Amino acid sequence: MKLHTLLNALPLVKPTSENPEITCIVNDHRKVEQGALFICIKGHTADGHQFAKEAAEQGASAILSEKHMDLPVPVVVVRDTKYAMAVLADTFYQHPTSQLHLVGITGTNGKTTTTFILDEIFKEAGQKTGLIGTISMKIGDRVIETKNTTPDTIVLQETFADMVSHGVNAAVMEVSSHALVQGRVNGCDFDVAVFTNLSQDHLDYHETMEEYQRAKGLLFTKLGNTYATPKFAVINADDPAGGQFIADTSAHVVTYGIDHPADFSAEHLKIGRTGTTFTLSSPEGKTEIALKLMGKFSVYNTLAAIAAGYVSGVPLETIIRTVEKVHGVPGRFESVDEGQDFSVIVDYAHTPDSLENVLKTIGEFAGKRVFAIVGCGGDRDRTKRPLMAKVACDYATDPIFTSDNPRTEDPLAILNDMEQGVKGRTYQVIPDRKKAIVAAIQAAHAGDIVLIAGKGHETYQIIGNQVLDFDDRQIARNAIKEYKKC
Ligand SMILES: CC(=O)N[C@H]1[C@@H](OP(=O)(O)OP(=O)(O)OC[C@H]2O[C@@H](n3ccc(=O)[nH]c3=O)[C@H](O)[C@@H]2O)O[C@H](CO)[C@@H](O)[C@@H]1O[C@H](C)C(=O)N[C@@H](C)C(=O)N[C@H](CCC(=O)O)C(=O)O
Ligand SMILES: Nc1ncnc2c1ncn2[C@@H]1O[C@H](COP(=O)(O)OP(=O)(O)OP(=O)(O)O)[C@@H](O)[C@H]1O
Ligand SMILES: N[C@H](CCC[C@H](N)C(=O)O)C(=O)O
Ligand SMILES: [Mg+2]
Repeated sequence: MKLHTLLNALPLVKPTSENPEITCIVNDHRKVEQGALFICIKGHTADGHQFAKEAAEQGASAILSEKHMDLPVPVVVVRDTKYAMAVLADTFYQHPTSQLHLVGITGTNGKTTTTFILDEIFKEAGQKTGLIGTISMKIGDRVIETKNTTPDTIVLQETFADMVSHGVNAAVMEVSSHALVQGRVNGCDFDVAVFTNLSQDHLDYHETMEEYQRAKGLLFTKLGNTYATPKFAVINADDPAGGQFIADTSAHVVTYGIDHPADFSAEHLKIGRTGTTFTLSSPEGKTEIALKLMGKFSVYNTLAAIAAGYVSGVPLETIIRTVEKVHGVPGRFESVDEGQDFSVIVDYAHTPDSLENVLKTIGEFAGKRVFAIVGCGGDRDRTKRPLMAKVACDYATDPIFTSDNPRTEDPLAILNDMEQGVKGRTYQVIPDRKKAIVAAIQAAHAGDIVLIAGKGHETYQIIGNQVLDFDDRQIARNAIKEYKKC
């Protein structure tokens, strides 16, 4: 595509005298190829403007910048390169999201789970699907690794274009609050936006809950509505933040809930050892549902997926058939079963609210002791640490505090932050995560439950800047075989 054709998408930008062919657009100078447009982004740790000269030397045909620079290639100056990047990526990849039915899911907990359920619903309805989120991206059956829950604008638009060229018609994605603030999803034409819930996390980044809520709300304020293509906001009626998002959107609002009246609601919940049953009330009446998923929080995720599937035009009968089949998501309430006489559950709970939900669910069927192995990530919200420790002590008989991904922080300092929330309570501290898992498995007896929280599907542990192989499920499996002779 010619540079001038691309720049037409930014009406206030002065055309350059040269008009080179642009072969790709990149914001990382290490990815520059011959003919690239290099976009300089001021980030949290680096300033892309510093790499503009190197990008030009490596073959970039043009530079998009927030300041004038004397370089041998055309330099296009704009006020906000992040904003321009979203517009240009959408243009370069020929507006892929306008050709997809796109559902964006935001909220503190439940995004990955809800995207998985909805993806299954679309597949059951005969659609070819795309999925973008924490675990990976998928185009049909092809799996692509990701660094972020919501990738940056260029990766996103490139992925959507890949989806379109491979015949995908329905795409579901997780939209993180970081992505919303950083404009990673500007340029995405969402048809449905879903809100799961809001509770404390990421205060290292957003600083206050008000700012965190405002960030989540951007998905709904930006959800335009036109007569020709109606947009839907699917909102959790039980979450106090839901009302604000309803007030701020111009889309059609559809609600779901358990404790408050809603368009899609659940009553008569029964939580068992192998699943959850409830009565669904929907615009089509009442239906009995039997899920293989565990707990009240799973009912919320299921209701969100049911409502989003319904407003997307999938028949309710197809939706119900799907949700009853869903087995679960990797690393979410995942059972490690080597035939031992106690339960081991690996779960991705890494916030106070998610930990409480999971431990409450376990409490519904726990027999004797509940071991909760809990740690908190380094270089992330410190204020959630004492709260998570308190939740572990409130709901588990045997809380064991350990390391999650300490990243660049001292693991003992993180544990110390956790301990501030549980003065005078009974717990163990075992900083080495493998030793903590082994200790719980050695101590567990028939009927007990061992919850290993925080890392779920992750197959690594980040200590300092090193990413080491580590999989809670594998460690647990080995420990069961070694110490319980299964
Ligand atoms: C704090 C944060 O959100 N950072 C994100 C941000 O990176 P950044 O602003 O630090 O970028 P930077 O490293 O300063 O670089 C600035 C620019 O210089 C360029 N550069 C940089 C170095 C170089 O040698 N050459 C070069 O060209 C970079 O490509 C970039 O364009 O923009 C990047 C691209 O979008 C993200 O990958 C990165 O996520 C980091 C890795 C991260 O850990 N983010 C977490 C907190 C996050 O976003 N999490 C949410 C999920 C949260 C949840 O809901 O649980 C997520 O969506 O993943
Ligand atoms: N609706 C929910 N409400 C509260 N907790 C939940 C809910 N759904 C899942 N959880 C808990 O949160 C954990 C993470 O779930 P999931 O991965 O679906 O959330 P997420 O929003 O994608 O998280 P992340 O922000 O890390 O991407 C689960 O392992 C479970 O413990
Ligand atoms: N998306 C979350 C994942 C946290 C997972 C947990 N294992 C940790 O490392 O804190 C985050 O980046 O905050
Ligand atoms: Mg997720």
